[in-house]
Amino acid sequence: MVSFTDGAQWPSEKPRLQPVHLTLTIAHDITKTAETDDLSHSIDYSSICKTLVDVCSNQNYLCLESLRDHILLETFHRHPEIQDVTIQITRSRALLHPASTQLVVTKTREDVGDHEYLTIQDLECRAIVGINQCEREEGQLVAFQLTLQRSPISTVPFSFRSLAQQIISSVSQSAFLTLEALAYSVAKIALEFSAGSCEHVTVRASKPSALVCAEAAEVEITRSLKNGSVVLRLPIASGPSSKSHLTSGIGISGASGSSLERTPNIPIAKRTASHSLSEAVDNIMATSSKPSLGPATTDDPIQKDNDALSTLSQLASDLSLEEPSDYHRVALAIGSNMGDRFSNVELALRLFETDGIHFHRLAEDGFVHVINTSFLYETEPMYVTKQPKFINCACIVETNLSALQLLTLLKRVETIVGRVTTYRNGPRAIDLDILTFDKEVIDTRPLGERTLDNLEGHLVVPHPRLTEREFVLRPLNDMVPDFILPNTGKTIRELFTSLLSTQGPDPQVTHKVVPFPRYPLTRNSPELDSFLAKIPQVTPPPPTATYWKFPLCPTTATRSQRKTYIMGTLNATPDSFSDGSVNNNIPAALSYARSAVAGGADIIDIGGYSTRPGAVYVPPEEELSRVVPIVQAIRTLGQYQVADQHSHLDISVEAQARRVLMSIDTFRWEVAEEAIHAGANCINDVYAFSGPEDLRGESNEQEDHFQKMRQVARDLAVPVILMHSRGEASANKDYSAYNYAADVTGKGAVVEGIKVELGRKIDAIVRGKGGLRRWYVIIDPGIGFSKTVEGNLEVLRNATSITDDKPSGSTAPRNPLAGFPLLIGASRKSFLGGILELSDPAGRTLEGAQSQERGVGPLQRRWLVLYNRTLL
Ligand SMILES: Nc1ncnc2c1ncn2[C@@H]1O[C@H](COP(=O)(O)OP(=O)(O)OP(=O)(O)O)[C@@H](O)[C@H]1O
Ligand SMILES: Nc1nc2c(c(=O)[nH]1)N=C(CO)CN2
Repeated sequence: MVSFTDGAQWPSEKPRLQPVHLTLTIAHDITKTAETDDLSHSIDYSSICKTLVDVCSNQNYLCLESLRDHILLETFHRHPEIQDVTIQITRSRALLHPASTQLVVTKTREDVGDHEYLTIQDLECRAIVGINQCEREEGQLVAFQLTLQRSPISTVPFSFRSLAQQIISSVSQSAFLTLEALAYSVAKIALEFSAGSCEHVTVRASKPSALVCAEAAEVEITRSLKNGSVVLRLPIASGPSSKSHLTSGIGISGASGSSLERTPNIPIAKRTASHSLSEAVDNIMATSSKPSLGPATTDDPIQKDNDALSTLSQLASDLSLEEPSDYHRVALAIGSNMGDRFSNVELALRLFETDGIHFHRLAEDGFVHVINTSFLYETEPMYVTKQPKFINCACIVETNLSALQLLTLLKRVETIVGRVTTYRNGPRAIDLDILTFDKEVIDTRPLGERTLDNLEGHLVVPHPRLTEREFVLRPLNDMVPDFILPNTGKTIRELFTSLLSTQGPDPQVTHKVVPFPRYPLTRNSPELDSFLAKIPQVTPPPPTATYWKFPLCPTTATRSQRKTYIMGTLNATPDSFSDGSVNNNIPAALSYARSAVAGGADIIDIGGYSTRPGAVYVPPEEELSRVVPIVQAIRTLGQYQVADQHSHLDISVEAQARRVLMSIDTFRWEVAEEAIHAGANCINDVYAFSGPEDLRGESNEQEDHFQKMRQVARDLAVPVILMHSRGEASANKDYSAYNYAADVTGKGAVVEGIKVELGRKIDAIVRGKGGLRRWYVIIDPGIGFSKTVEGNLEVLRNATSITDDKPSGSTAPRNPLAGFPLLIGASRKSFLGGILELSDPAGRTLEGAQSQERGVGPLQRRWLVLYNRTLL
């Protein structure tokens, strides 16, 4: 016990006795004693012990430094045999928060000793550190061990207490994502605190609660005032206590006093300076017209840093990068809550997909290809809640741009689309964020300055707020649920599920949405038009007419939240099965349109080529001449009529009919294109872009047809209804062999068959370069097509499962139709005629079948149900 006058755990004026642990290590040649077994040649440790006890008990000490000096003085004075000694003085219970403070010095009789080590052990406090949601929300205990190297040895008391207080105050306000950054910031504080006397500090930071199967996650860094070299050591300690291992590495066990040098130093990153994004971009522009790819052969310090940091993260998270390739896979988040949100999203995608002018000076042969898209969501604003709702989605792109080049491109695109600076998290025409970049971890912020408030002008990947944002995780989960997010070890699905589980029971705030464009085209704003005229490769996206909203959880949504959109069918054919030859002239079609909207139709489907079994071939010109005039007539309905108060027409119905959505029921791209330019807003294709049978023999022809259909839909930015059928729709045959997993009763095979067969087509349509945005696809199981009566009923009874996601935890492959809105077209079809024993199609309604309880289950619990109902 030693009496100190600088207080114990609490500061005090009065001297207080407190426990001190002393270790003396004496370098001495023991050969003679060993050979002769004569103590006179060696050191009598009992007498040294007595010296130490005397020193400790004889007087009060101001601080560790004065105790050190007395011990050295008395040891050399009373024991002339000692030439070289290392003293370790540990004051346990010295301060309120750390377990102990410690001073270690090595001195010979002659010299004064050139440096000493000052250590604070097990300084504990709470902090937000880590990337998991609960770590960010709840914070956790973190522990530090700091060892400062003071040179030369000083008699000035080192204020361990003030340094500990500064660290606690800073750490408790920090919110780093990584332990590395936290340790680095603590090192900085310590060096600044002791400026002038200490040149090096080693900080070991640990999260004792972070891992289940290990005592702690730890990193250790050594930092000096001259450079910021970072040393990573045992990034994640598993198995036996890492603490004791590390402590023995640092504690004094030898006489040289250089034990710190013995810690394994693995230089990971050398930071020469911090760089802002603009510097980095200038750098790229000034030095390279080619993207920097592959390993760090470049002299670009940012690139080196990034490479080094990603190496760091690789070690820490045990993730290995895939084989190097000449392009990157990147997930991007897109959001918009100002102007025409849908058109903004589409324009942004088109701009960064277009090689050419805006790549100028960024990368000569740069490309960005969108290869997958999520669904589209309308979301409540997060952070700043008083602003318009957002439209959010995500996409996967392939690019040969580097991450910083891509960020620069995204910023340019944001400007072109019309983003202007508002306040933080405020409204914006477009927001484009890089979510992930291959499996890399990138952070261009200087170590020690890696807070969430310090993003401007930097790049942080994975996006630092990714895991807290439902509006980002949900769309990512649409595309890559099994991707393991770097640094977390968790899949997107797991992160998403865990975020949802912390958010309380209000799934109704977000909706899946399907936008419908407005045709015929009108002009954009003059500014946008004149800008886009300079980029001839970019076709401006159409303005939005309206959008449909679907609850995310149809099984829990209330009836009012679960709006069913109604489709009326208008067959402009002489031979359609339900209304052929009734509506194939303009006056009849207009009168149908009026009555359909008055009866609640949300969309009218117009077809000029019957899919009736045995229907005759219709040439394209004939099909065009049947549908286009009708589309035009509906779009201009009442436009040139003078409102006549004596007219029997209800003007509002007239105006409604003029604005009603129209889908064009065709498998031909020429017909789709012309009908849409005339005013239709949607394509309804019973062949799902694979064309009728006569195309199927020629594989090139079928491929060309597919490409053309997809391109027209994509360029015109229209929703498409894609139906399941087999073979020639008009032959409507092949009921055979749905050889898919059925249950023991033989049921389920038809639904499974639809998933597989239509799923294959949808995948080809949505994925890959040139793919249609996922949010434009509505799927139709094709009731009455290639299915038996029992098969049709099975589809109706199990319609929900057609678009179900696989249950979480299941290892089955994902349903390729998961999450798509669903169209059910059952009315007037012959299988209903069979059930209802009605030969007149007009009486064959789904409601009729349901009311007769003929095995048609209730259809309310859907993402979407569209009754293909004739409303007349
Ligand atoms: N992964 C990233 N993707 C996009 N920007 C990033 C990323 N990491 C850092 N940044 C930086 O963030 C800064 C702010 O970006 P932006 O203006 O898009 O912020 P915000 O929209 O207010 O918030 P957020 O990006 O979190 O949605 C940019 O200057 C950019 O340099
Ligand atoms: N729902 C939603 N909220 C936000 C969004 C966003 O895209 N969607 N973007 C923000 C800033 O980037 C702030 N808040």
